[in-house]
Amino acid sequence: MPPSDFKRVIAESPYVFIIGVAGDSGSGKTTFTHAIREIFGEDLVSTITTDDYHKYDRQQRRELGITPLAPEANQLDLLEEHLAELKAGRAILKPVYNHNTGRFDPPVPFSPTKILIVEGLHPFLTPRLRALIDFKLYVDPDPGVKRTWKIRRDVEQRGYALEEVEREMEERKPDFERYVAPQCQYADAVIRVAFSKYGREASEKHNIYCVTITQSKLERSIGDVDLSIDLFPLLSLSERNFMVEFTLEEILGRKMGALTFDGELNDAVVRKLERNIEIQTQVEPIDLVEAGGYLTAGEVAQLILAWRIINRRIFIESGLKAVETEDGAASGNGACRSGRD
Ligand SMILES: Nc1ncnc2c1ncn2[C@@H]1O[C@H](COP(=O)(O)OP(=O)(O)O)[C@@H](O)[C@H]1O
Ligand SMILES: O=C(COP(=O)(O)O)[C@H](O)[C@H](O)COP(=O)(O)O
Repeated sequence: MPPSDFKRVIAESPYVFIIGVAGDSGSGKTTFTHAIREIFGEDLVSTITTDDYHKYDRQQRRELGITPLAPEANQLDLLEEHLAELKAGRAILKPVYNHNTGRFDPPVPFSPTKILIVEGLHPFLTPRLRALIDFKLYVDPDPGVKRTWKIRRDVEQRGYALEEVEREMEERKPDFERYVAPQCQYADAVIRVAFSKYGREASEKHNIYCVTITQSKLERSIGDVDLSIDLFPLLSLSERNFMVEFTLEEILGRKMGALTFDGELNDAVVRKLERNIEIQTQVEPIDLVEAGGYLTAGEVAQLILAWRIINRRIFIESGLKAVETEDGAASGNGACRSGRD
């Protein structure tokens, strides 16, 4: 498949590709999801948050003494059914949880796009959910980063008092450890975020964090999808601090490659990667930064994950094509592939 066919192939294929993003509250799921939508184009990507599948509203949770992280506080069976419907290309009537009121709004009709992101506290909790999701990402900021992010967002955007957020964070810790954190073991990629090695001020004032992408090993690489980072501008044009490091890690018995960025990279360093993603997605310009500017480590991580997602989608397409050729018919949408790329 020539690279420029990617968007057309996705648009014409019946396959609904589901990306799952799991992590604790305030860990950057929504922020990352918006970035991926921007990279792939709003017309191709839609998002569902699993918060909409809470079983109880805020008042009921208080009365029952239950946190939203407990699986029994969520309608995971309905989420499974709805994801299966969407994967089969059918519309659903989606519940809506309103974070402003802490109550449910009336359900809304929701139709699948060819790339669907499902983000929330529990997207990988059940085997059926895991089977429906094609690419699984777990976001895992350091506790200090998560605390700063969560407090800022809940106080400034959700109208909570600081003490309320702090108390709730304490109350939620056991359920986080029990139900949310273990989902990390199912992820194809994990993003870890720490304060920058160039100082906490760099993080808090300039959004510069030390970001590590930990990925399961690729068993097959797709030739069309080229991950090029240019060493010349890296070595000669940069006037700001940056760091790139690669290490091998063993996480829960799985061999993972850990790629860490910190600081800011000159845009020329990742220009080829940006162009490659533009050709693949036909979304252009992928302008995370103006010419001559700098990308933060987090933005570079977003680009690399977009590249990994494209790689996975093309891998699935090549599998669908093979089945089509063997059977003389399309394999259809409901087919969930269990093989990893
Ligand atoms: N990559 C990031 N860089 C800088 N700040 C971030 C990043 N991701 C999240 N944040 C901050 O954390 C807050 C919570 O992030 P959000 O994406 O809403 O988390 P979640 O959806 O996991 O609850 C955001 O409002 C933002 O201030
Ligand atoms: O843990 C979360 C997940 O949301 P997010 O990941 O977006 O923070 C929220 O606390 C619940 O959804 C309840 O919402 P609320 O606390 O508003 O009642």
